[in-house]
Amino acid sequence: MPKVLVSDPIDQAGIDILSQVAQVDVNTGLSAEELVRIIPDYDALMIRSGTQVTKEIIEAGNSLKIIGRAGVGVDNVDVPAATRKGIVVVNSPEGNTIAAAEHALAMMLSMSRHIPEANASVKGGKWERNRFLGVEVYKKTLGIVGLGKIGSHLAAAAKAMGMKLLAYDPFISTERADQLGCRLVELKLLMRESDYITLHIPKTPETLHLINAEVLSKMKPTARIINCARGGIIDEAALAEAIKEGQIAGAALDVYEHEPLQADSPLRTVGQNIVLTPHLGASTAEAQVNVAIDVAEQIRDVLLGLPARSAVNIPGIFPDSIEKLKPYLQLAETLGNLVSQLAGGRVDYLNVQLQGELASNQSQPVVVAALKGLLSQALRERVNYVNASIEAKERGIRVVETRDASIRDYTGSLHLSAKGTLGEHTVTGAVLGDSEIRITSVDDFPVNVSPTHHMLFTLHRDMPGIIGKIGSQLGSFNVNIASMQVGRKIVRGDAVMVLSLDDPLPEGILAEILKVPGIRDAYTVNL
Ligand SMILES: NC(=O)c1ccc[n+]([C@@H]2O[C@H](COP(=O)([O-])OP(=O)(O)OC[C@H]3O[C@@H](n4cnc5c(N)ncnc54)[C@H](O)[C@@H]3O)[C@@H](O)[C@H]2O)c1
Ligand SMILES: O=C(O)[C@H](O)COP(=O)(O)O
Repeated sequence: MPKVLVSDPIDQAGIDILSQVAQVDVNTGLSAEELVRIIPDYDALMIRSGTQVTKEIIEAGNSLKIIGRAGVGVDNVDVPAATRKGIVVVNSPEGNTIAAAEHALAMMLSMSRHIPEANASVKGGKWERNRFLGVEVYKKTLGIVGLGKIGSHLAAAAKAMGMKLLAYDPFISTERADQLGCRLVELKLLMRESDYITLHIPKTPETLHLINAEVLSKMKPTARIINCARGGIIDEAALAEAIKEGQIAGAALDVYEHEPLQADSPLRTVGQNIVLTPHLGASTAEAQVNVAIDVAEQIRDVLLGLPARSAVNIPGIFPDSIEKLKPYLQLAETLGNLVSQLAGGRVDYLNVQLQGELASNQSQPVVVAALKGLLSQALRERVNYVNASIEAKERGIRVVETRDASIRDYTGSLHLSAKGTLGEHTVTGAVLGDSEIRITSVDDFPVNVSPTHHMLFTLHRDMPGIIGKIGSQLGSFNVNIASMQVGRKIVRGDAVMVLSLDDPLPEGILAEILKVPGIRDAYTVNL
């Protein structure tokens, strides 16, 4: 049974799903050294933001297949190191969207009405009605930095409260911003005109200290800033200074450059114009169930050999299309494996053509699956959806993707052509019904066979007696034929024969088959 390590607190709903397929060890609060020591025992690691998954941990994880982040941000995972090692990194892109947006809203309102200090004051035995004069958000301008999932949800809520909306997000269209009732502007203008600024962007090298002393100096003295995205996007020392100096009215932060927030952080001494929460954006009962289920299901699927729906390091896989694509990924992998064996291993060129309805789909995951199949003879289980493209690039395999929607022999089909040491070969396949995979042509000869573990392919002259001779050759080596099919373009021209076998072909049989008059080529294939 595979083993999963859960190193941050995760809702029981996730543990229950994992327990169906794996031994689950919940072990939170581990140091980096302890993790490096125990990680070799595990096939999967499930985390939240508390565990820093460093290169050292990844390199020690020799059995690790997947790292599941029960939340959005994967900045605590060394994703390039995981990719290099072929480890899938998945997250839950939407499970805590509402929770984070509502937390930003709560921060804005509690800052505006001094809720934290007023609460502390009453609990401290006082009744200071004059001390806590607040401000309204109605008709104020909210500047949203990052109009993605959380930013968009917040926009709708803020609009309903009568706020005017500005947004800065270089990666979204004006139409999308318009739909959300936001005026898309440059960061400088947003900083200058907003009464509230809320950050909903990822932490990247570009966004590190995006909000620095210079940017803060553009804000109105009455303006307030909220960060429920990631620590480090605001320069904390500059922010503390700006509030202390009265340059801006206040801030509300949920996330910090170093978590837990350091005891000597300048933010701790700002006083009443700052509201600080300990990274609680995703901490709602609902969000924790959502993210735990979302990520546990993906870990379960990967451990069962299936693709994950929200992998951050598998190119081009989007959750909404993965279900539809799943059988085609399996087809691409099978055809990739088959064509690599026909082409003779060291392949230096692969053409992947998406045909029929498949042509309108995203091609990247299908190409990755084909490469995984293509490289599986050489790399076995070391190649997977994560590192297949890198491995192919390193081997100098030229990959070309083409589409032809006009080919409609099947609803959707896939045509692979590869050039290797045995020359150029092509295979086509289709998915019948929901998931039945068929090989529908080999070197452009039409066939209709299900791929099986052991197969024999021949190219021969279409003439009487040849099938019988192959049958008796196999019989003399005690190989049982499960099914046999011949594909030809013209009568008595060239033809291919595809045999599914119950047993692997013994050494030496291929040489005997090649001696049969009329046989031009023969290939053993193991899928
Ligand atoms: N506090 C918490 O507990 C909590 C909870 C959930 C998410 N988060 C964090 O919130 C952030 C946003 O999450 P999301 O789900 O909305 O992500 P998202 O990917 O849906 O949206 C992010 C948006 O930021 C934009 N963006 C990227 N770089 C930018 C830049 N340099 N300038 C301006 N815009 C930029 C993108 O175009 C995108 O629209 C993430 O950092 C996530 O980790 C925090
Ligand atoms: O990126 C996220 O999903 C949030 O920061 C939540 O982090 P958490 O799972 O550690 O609460």
